[in-house]
Amino acid sequence: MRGREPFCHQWQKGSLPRTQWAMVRLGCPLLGGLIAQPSIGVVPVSGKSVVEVTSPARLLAEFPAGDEVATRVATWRRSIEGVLAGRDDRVLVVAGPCSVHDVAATRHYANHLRELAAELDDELLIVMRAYFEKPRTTVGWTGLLADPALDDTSDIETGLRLSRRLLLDLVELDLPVATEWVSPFAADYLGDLVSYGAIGARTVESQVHRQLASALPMPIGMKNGTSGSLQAAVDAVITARHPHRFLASGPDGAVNWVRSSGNGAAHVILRGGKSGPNYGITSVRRAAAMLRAAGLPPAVVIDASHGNSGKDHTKQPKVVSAVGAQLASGVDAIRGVMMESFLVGGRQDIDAAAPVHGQSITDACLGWEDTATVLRDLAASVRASRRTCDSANWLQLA
Ligand SMILES: O=C[C@H](O)[C@H](O)COP(=O)(O)O
Ligand SMILES: C=C(OP(=O)(O)O)C(=O)O
Repeated sequence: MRGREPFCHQWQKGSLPRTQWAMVRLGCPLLGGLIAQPSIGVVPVSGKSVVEVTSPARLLAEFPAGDEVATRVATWRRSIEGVLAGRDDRVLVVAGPCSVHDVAATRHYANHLRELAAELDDELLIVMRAYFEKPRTTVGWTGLLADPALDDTSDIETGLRLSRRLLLDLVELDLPVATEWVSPFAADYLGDLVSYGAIGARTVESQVHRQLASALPMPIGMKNGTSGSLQAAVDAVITARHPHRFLASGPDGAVNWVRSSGNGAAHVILRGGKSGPNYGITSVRRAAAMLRAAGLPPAVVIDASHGNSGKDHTKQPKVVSAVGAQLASGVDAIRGVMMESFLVGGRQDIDAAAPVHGQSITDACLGWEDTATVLRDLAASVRASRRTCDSANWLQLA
């Protein structure tokens, strides 16, 4: 990564407080052991620098959401809830780049998606994936919000403004937006413009994220864990649907004691994992049975990327087509699909010498043409599922 300082460096005498230096030198088994990591050099036990950030209230005043925007977002949230609950027989589609790193390319993609969303509106409720924060397995670029210049300069003031401005543009373009909530503070800056949220596979067991979801005003999908554990997602849905009391920041940035009402539209997202994919009929039936046993609606969204495609973007069409086949055969538990898709298929490195416009710098994405084909085929499966449902009703009446 350009301009990145080495994460670990060898401490020199004089660069540590005197007591810590003495412990390193003497090999103190407790603190010295924590400080000294022979294979990667010596790192401090802890430490931080603090920079005050603009408050959510100030950012919202700078980029206000007018009544028209607020009404659109509220309507989309209700529509998504309707699809998840089965009141609307369309299928939810969350599609877009793995991460937003280039605002112009993201707008370009959004224009294409908007047209396709209008074309397939009878069958699919298409929501654009606009992820400003990236959870990492270990370390790596953490997204536009935290590091908009992609070079570890971490200009969060710019990141916040670019993220909010882009969200407003997408809503004004008439596209509902989905995002993953990674930092529990980000929702205060952006939440009013987001129609669908996800809690990722790496944070789904976190109490903080489950409580956050219980207070968020949009439907929240809980991913199964990276190991493939479905129980983690089911537990997260139970937790998020429940009211909680917890510490959280408020619009002015102060810490508040919050009482949440519970998120009645929390649901499970099957994303596969180390134990393999989980988009097939057996996995979907198993998930539906687990949800029923827990007293929850047997409804799931399937992520075609991540563990369900082994992060190989060329496998996403196969996953969506398998979902389409299940829908056409009358499987009722699948209410939505997620795809990682951008203008150009595949991925590139964050510091590519000749960056490709519209290609992901995080996970590989399906290119635009393939995305459009996959979604038109999915819409055809939704039409087929309606015919299956009609014939079943006739048979019952006969
Ligand atoms: O969707 C994105 C990635 O899968 C997620 O951020 C984890 O990425 P990493 O394993 O490369 O850190
Ligand atoms: C990180 C993501 O997914 P998961 O949590 O399933 O790995 C993502 O969708 O960007």
